[in-house]
Amino acid sequence: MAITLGPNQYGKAENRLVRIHRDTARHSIRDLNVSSALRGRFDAAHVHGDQRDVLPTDTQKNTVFALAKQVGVGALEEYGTVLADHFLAHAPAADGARISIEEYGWERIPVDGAGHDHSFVRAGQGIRTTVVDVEGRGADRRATVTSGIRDLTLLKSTGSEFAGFLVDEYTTLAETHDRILATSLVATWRYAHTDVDWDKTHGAVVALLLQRFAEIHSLALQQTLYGMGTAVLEAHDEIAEISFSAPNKHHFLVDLSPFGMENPGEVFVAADRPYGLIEATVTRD
Ligand SMILES: O=c1[nH]c(=O)c2[nH]c(=O)[nH]c2[nH]1
Repeated sequence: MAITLGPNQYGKAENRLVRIHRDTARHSIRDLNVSSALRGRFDAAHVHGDQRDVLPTDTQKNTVFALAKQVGVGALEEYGTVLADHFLAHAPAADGARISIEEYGWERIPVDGAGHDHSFVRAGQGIRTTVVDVEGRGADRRATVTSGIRDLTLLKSTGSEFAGFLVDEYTTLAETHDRILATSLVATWRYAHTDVDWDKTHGAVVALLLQRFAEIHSLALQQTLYGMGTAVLEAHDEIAEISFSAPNKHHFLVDLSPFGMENPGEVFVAADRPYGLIEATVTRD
């Protein structure tokens, strides 16, 4: 049986880039974690240790910072596309480039009712993500953009049930028609094309996810995710599919009867692990 090199890619992972835009006294800040990966005809490097086609990961790191200065950082998806196209232009052996970016948001510190010009506090509503993947060049160039959010921690204190489930000899779970539903959501959505107002769409999708989480009377986390995904696809033609990974962050009612107290859904212990992990993709036919 012949041995051959399988799929491979290489790049610099987790470049922590902080870009301050300071054209005026009112600064703005972008705080990113940028990873690059090139794939293509890099057999010689693997098989023979021949580096002539290899654009070093150190150069890729430098490029992340240099282009942040030269072109600035606009929408994550735009900046990712600039990087991917740059690497394909400069590494002839690469057939594809993948740029993964996370953004840690900052908000202006309110002082006397207005946001301060250059002092910020870390934003709490999840981490914005994108993966820009460019395959090919020229007429064969194909860009795929998948954006999302992670660590979006959500909780509803009622409006959630879990009952009617399959029971076998190991089932101990009691049915409930009133429980806490909580998750730390990861959502990623793939765009059908790249003619998109990235920041506006991202904001609208996150707002819709939050709204539907709040509105849906949940019969299970699975049904809530499907409802959230359906709302996004119905409202956004530019999105082809959306995927979720949602830990079910269990909250267990504490038994206060030893202390002579009732506990009608008021005192819970937030369990750490294990947790249910519900994953689903909602797509178009
Ligand atoms: O929303 C839920 N989905 C499940 O599949 C499940 N399983 C479980 O024990 N609790 C829950 N909750």
